Amino acid sequence: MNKVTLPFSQLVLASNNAGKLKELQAMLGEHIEVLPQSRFISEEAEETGLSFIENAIIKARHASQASGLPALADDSGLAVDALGGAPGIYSARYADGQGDAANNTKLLDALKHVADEQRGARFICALALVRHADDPVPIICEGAWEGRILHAAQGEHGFGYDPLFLVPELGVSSAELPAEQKNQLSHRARAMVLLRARLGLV
Ligand SMILES: O=c1nc[nH]c2c1ncn2[C@H]1C[C@H](O)[C@@H](COP(=O)(O)OP(=O)(O)OP(=O)(O)O)O1
Ligand SMILES: [Mg+2]
Repeated sequence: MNKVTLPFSQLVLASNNAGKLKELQAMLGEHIEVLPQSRFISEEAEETGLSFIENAIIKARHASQASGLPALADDSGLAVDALGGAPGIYSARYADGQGDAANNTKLLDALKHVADEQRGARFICALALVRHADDPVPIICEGAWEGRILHAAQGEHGFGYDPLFLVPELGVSSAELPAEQKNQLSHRARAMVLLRARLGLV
């Protein structure tokens, strides 16, 4: 539906994160054919930027270069108030590349002595869409999701820091939300609403 309004019919998703790919696919799949970048490349782009936006652009260009197709990248992370916004753009690498479980353990440890009211945090998502590898005008959309860091993991859905992210209005972690509900509320969902509008998709 609505594919006619787009100048392209296929889009490469510039991510190797299975959780993200699933969410992005669910948010875009009805509008356009989305292909994971693993169809074209195995190596990851080096995320050398100092902002989510810069890293998203780097990843999108890398996937577009490898595929010859338009590419959409998502650079995202968790900014924790009590840690001055860390781990931020370094969220995936917080525990030196040991993965989600190690990242979560390190975060709980860093906040061990921090009281509830100081445990504010937000997920941030920057989406970058390039129509070709050298696109001088990438489309950038951002979204944020406010929450709090729990004292222990809760829930089995989602990925990354979801088990530690309390959604205050609902009183549950984002890993306790069914995928459909997270995909209505999340930082990624909010950025995607803006992207769909920019692309003329309903
Ligand atoms: O909805 C989310 N729920 C939980 N955790 C999340 C979410 N969104 C981002 N995150 C965390 C995961 C990772 O620690 C970092 C993203 O890092 P980021 O470099 O953007 O992604 P990545 O390296 O996992 O995959 P890729 O770069 O191939 O897209 O933030
Ligand atoms: Mg990454």
